[in-house]
Amino acid sequence: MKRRPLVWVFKFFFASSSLPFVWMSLSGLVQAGLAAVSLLLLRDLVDGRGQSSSTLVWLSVGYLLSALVLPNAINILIQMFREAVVRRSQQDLTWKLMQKSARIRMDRLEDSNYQDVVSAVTKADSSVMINYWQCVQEVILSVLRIVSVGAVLTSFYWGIPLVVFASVLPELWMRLRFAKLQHRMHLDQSAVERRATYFAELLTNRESLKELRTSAVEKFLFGKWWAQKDSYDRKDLAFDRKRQSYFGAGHLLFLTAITISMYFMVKWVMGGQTSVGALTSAIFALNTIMGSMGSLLYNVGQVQHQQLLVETTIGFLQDTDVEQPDMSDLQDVEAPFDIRFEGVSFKYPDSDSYALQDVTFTISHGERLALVGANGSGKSTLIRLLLGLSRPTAGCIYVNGVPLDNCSLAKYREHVTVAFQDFAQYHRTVRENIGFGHLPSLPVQPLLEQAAEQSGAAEFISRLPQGYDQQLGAAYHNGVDLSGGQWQKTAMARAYLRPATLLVMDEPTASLDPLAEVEVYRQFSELAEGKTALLVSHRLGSATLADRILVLKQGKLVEVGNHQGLLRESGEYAKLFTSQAQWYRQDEEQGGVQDEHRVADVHL
Ligand SMILES: Nc1ncnc2c1ncn2[C@@H]1O[C@H](COP(=O)(O)OP(=O)(O)OP(=O)(O)O)[C@@H](O)[C@H]1O
Repeated sequence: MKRRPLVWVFKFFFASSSLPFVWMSLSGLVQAGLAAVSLLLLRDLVDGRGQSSSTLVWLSVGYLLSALVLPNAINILIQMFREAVVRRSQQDLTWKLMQKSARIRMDRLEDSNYQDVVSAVTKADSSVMINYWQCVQEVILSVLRIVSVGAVLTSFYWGIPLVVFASVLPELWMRLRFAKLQHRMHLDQSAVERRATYFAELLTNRESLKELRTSAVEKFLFGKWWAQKDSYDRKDLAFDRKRQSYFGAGHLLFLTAITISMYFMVKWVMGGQTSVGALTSAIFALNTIMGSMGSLLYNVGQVQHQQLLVETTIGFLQDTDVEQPDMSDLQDVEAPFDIRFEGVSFKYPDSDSYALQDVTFTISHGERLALVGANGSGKSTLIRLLLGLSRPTAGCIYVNGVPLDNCSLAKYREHVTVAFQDFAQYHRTVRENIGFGHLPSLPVQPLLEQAAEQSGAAEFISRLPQGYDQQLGAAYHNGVDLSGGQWQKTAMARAYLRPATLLVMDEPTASLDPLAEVEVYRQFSELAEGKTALLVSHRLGSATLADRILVLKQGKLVEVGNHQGLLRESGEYAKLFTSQAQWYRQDEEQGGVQDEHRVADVHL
């Protein structure tokens, strides 16, 4: 769809704050008309010798109102209307932006160029729109003022307005050109700014500060931040200097034209070719034209610049690259699911290599699968694809024989629960932290307690001062921070709350103590009964729980089988398993517990 910013912005403001928006626009028009009226009144007032005193009084009052009182009062009204428009539209725009970013495809968000756009757009609030609108309005009003005042001036001295208008053209052209350059620089600078902001966040964030302080990296990062900021400011300043020198030269031409015009006008008055009233009026007219020209030139450049920002925002809002844009053809797949990966490959947007390559396997309903492999072998990526968060670059995922792309993801996900490796820590109450797993269960206390019991979170929740209503996150008033393991148990409870038929656990025990870990796997085993479960874990002892183990290596599925079978094959799995078992064997050889099943059992 073609983006027409002016129409879009007009419709947007009209929908979100029609009355103040209309009043704001009309007030500006009235203000422009008053400038011409005041000039005519001034001329008659100055040339008014011989007129009756009551006419002079009315002329004075009229002039005072049109030149001073009304323009100032209208200015105050415009500010009030503007404030009302900004306030009402801000919420609307933020809501639209949040709605859109919640639907954009995850892969898109991985793209660094797209991140620049997102950061520019989310920073832009509705004041960008209102600035754009006001700049457009100011351009129109300046033109109206110049034309109306110019028309009055032409009636005294016809050639002067033409000279003045011609003299302004070079500066106008330069401003338009620089507005485009400014926008390009703004986008180029956005990556530098994002980096500087990142360093600033690291240096003020509680979590990162802890580590930075102990490893004394703060100074180094301060340096980095300074360098980024410095580079940003230097480029900005250099650009500004260049721009101002060009504009200055253009403006000099305009001022020269005004000075020459004044010279001739004074000469004509002295020669008796025109009246003093006309001269006075002309001086005021030139003054108004100068002011309006300045405003026109400035706002023409601003319109160009703001329009590009507004277009970026509209482009973001009209982006159709969202998760399942067309809902009409989608099928509702019914649980339970049989899932098949058929020659699935996947590459991240900024990456040259495949994170997954030609992966084929099936998960039948009721099966328990373990996914193992070294760091970076593609386990989490496979889970992203399984959940429909990313789409395969090649190959296809079938759910009950239907390509996942054709299934309604909302319906599919109703039956899926997942505990992510990089789970979220919501700075909300415990109740919400668990309840976000399944909103309908959020108000049902017994269900929350059951999930907390299953994940092992119940014990520490009972010790929190406000139990399930405890605010989490130390940055909040009365907020309590949890340990890494406690956060993980809360995330597990969130996953357990959801009544799903497909359970996905990505490294669920990374932060847990050995006893809690054993308990999680025991619970997981029980919960997975009659369901389909996919477990990603580096604790290979836990893989013995699975009916089948999938082994990934550098994005490829290299082995499939059960624990005993894969050990016999002496392949990748056996290598990983024995190297992990080595630790415990050494322990036994040094006089530890003499139990030959201990390695497999210790995690169960
Ligand atoms: N957002 C991303 N953008 C680009 N490449 C990525 C991204 N996330 C992961 N990768 C790359 O994809 C490959 C697979 O990563 P993945 O996270 O799936 O591995 P993993 O097996 O889950 O690793 P781990 O055991 O460390 O959790 C890695 O080479 C990684 O560098």
